[in-house]
Formats: sequence, C-alpha cells, structure tokens
Amino acid sequence: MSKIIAVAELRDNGLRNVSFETISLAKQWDDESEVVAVVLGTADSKHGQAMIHAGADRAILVSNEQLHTPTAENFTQALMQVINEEQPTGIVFGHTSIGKDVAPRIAGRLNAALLSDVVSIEGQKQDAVFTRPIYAGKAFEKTQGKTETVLVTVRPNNIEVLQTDSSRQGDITVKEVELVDLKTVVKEVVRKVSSGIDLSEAKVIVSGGRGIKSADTFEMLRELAELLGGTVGASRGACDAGYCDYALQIGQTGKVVTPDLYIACGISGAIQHVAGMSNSKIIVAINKDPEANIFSIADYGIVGDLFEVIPLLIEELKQSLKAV
Ligand SMILES: Cc1cc2nc3c(=O)[nH]c(=O)nc-3n(C[C@H](O)[C@H](O)[C@H](O)COP(=O)(O)OP(=O)(O)OC[C@H]3O[C@@H](n4cnc5c(N)ncnc54)[C@H](O)[C@@H]3O)c2cc1C
Repeated sequence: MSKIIAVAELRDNGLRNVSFETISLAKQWDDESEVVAVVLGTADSKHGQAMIHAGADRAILVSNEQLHTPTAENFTQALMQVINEEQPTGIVFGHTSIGKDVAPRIAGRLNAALLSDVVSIEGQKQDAVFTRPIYAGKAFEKTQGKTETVLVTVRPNNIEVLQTDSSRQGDITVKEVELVDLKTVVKEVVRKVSSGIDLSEAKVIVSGGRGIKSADTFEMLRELAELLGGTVGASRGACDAGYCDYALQIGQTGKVVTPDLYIACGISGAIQHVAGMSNSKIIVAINKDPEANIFSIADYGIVGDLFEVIPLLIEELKQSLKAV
C-alpha cells in the first residue's frame, strides 16, 4: 500500500491548524493511500491521537530534545530517517516558516518534485493537479509532480479540514532519532509578540496602516479583532511608523494571510501589501480617500474616517453580541 506523510507542526505544545490541512490534502490526493502523520519534537501521544482523529491512519512521534526548537537542519535530519523507513509517495507540509525551509532540503535529498504554496488540488494520485498562486497572487499556476515521491507545501487556511472523529483508531509510535553533526544548535528563542492567534492561520484579521496615526489606535483595532474572534495585522507603513511590531507585517516582505475576513483600516493598498492579503475570502476596506487602491480589491468599502467608523463598528458588534 502506498503512503503519504502528513507533517504536523507544534506550537506552544498544541498542533497548529495547518497540520490538519496536511491530512485533508493527503486524503484528497489519494484516498487509497495510508496517511501517516509525523509529529516532530514530541513523544506525547495526545498529538498522535489528534492527528488520527483528524483523519490520519497512524502517527509517528519523532522524539529528540533538539527538535523542541525546530531548525531546518534538525527537522530535515529527523524527517529523512522517517522517510527512508516509510518510503512515501507523497509528503505534505504546511507552507509555514519551517515547512518552507525543510521541504526544499528534503526534495533536494530525494531528487523529488516540490510543489510549494498549494491552495487546492484536483484529480487524484499521479493525475493530481495542484493549484498555487504565482506573481504575488496575480495569477494561479496548475502543476503536477512527476517524480516517484512528490512533496507539497500547503498554504494555511486553504484546505478544508475533515470533521474530527474521536472514535478513529490508529497506531501511534514514538521514534527516538539521533541527530548527528548538527552545524547549528538553537540555545534560546526570545518571542517578541504573542497575540494568541497565529496571524497566518487567523480566520479574521483587522489590519492597521499608517492611517491609524498612533500605537494607541492599535488597541482599538485589537478590540474590534477580539469581538470578531480574530487578531490584528499591519501594513509596513504602520510598522515603519513604530505603531506596532514588524512581526505583524503582512505583505510581500511580511506574512501571507488568507483569512475569511480581512479588514484593512487606513491602508492605501500598495502592491507589496496586497501581495500578502489579496487571497483573503472577504476584504473590507476603511479609508478616507475614495481613490485609495485598496478599494479596487475590496469586497466592501467604507469611505470614511476610521476614527469614526471603527468605534461605531465596535459599538454595533457589542450590541449584537449582547442580543445573542
Ligand atoms: C521591496 C518592498 C517591499 C515591501 N513590502 C511590504 C510589505 O510586505 N507589506 C506592506 O504593507 N508594505 C510593503 N512595502 C511598502 C509599501 O510599498 C507601502 O509603502 C506600504 O504598504 C504603505 O503602507 P500604508 O498603506 O499603511 O501607508 P500609506 O500608503 O501611507 O497609506 C495610508 C492610508 O491611510 C489612509 N488614511 C489616513 N488617515 C485616515 C483616516 N483617519 N481614516 C481612514 N483612512 C485614513 C490614507 O488615505 C492612505 O490611503 C514594501 C515596499 C518595498 C519597496
């Protein structure tokens, strides 16, 4: 039986949502293959269980202390040991910082095709065609992998996850790996921003631009985001002006996001910003300039002063949440 490996990712000792998307994509790719979830950096069976409940047939937990701080080097070495044993025909990663770093290294070692930043799949097995945005989201490319093993990275928030089934059973094995001759070892990670919701996986993002005028206004955006169950993002204009941390930057040189709802507040819509958010499902723009470029990609536009519009939105949302 052929196998597809779905590589899960941990964050704060929980599985990142994109891990479940890797399983869903693996199933769509070949529903007759065995889907093997691989979770690196843990021996905790709850992570294997969660992957099986999400649709994997079995799970391998890859354990080694070094893997608690993922690097391209240690993940590649650990994953290669699993791949050599399992001989999968497909490997699916999240298109995340670590996925983007590890997948090309593995593809190089296997001399295999790598289709990165995939947002959808049509067809199955060798005939599967993967769609990926190109030219900063201005066009889509349909690609096939032609090697014995094909690697895919999936853009978060694009593949519908399968319904969780807590009655699903599967083997969970812990594989202790040895990592030898590591060239770099991370001694400590110091986090700058921790908003709770990961920007690249958020379903709702309220984003501020230079038009918000101060760091204090970010608190207003945060309040709106929290009412909507989302998180805050920013344009580079806002980051450059010192209104927020660069970790929130969305765009060509920031994060690429695809939430269900993106609210751009005081953002002009420069091409470099749009590159990071144009694939959001619904875009709302609030800008006082009716000619602002952001309106050309917005589904809903509010021409107005954000300092008047946002408090009204917050008030309205509070009222409707009270009524529920
Ligand atoms: C190589 C390169 C890479 C880049 N990468 C990125 C990137 O990753 N992400 C990114 O965002 N940018 C990036 N940029 C910068 C980009 O070109 C723009 O400069 C930036 O996006 C502008 O940010 P902004 O829209 O917040 O600011 P501005 O362009 O100054 O727009 C501010 C907007 O706020 C509106 N406004 C002002 N006051 C109010 C108010 N009271 N109410 C409502 N609206 C108001 C204005 O009408 C205006 O449209 C990059 C640039 C380069 C050259």
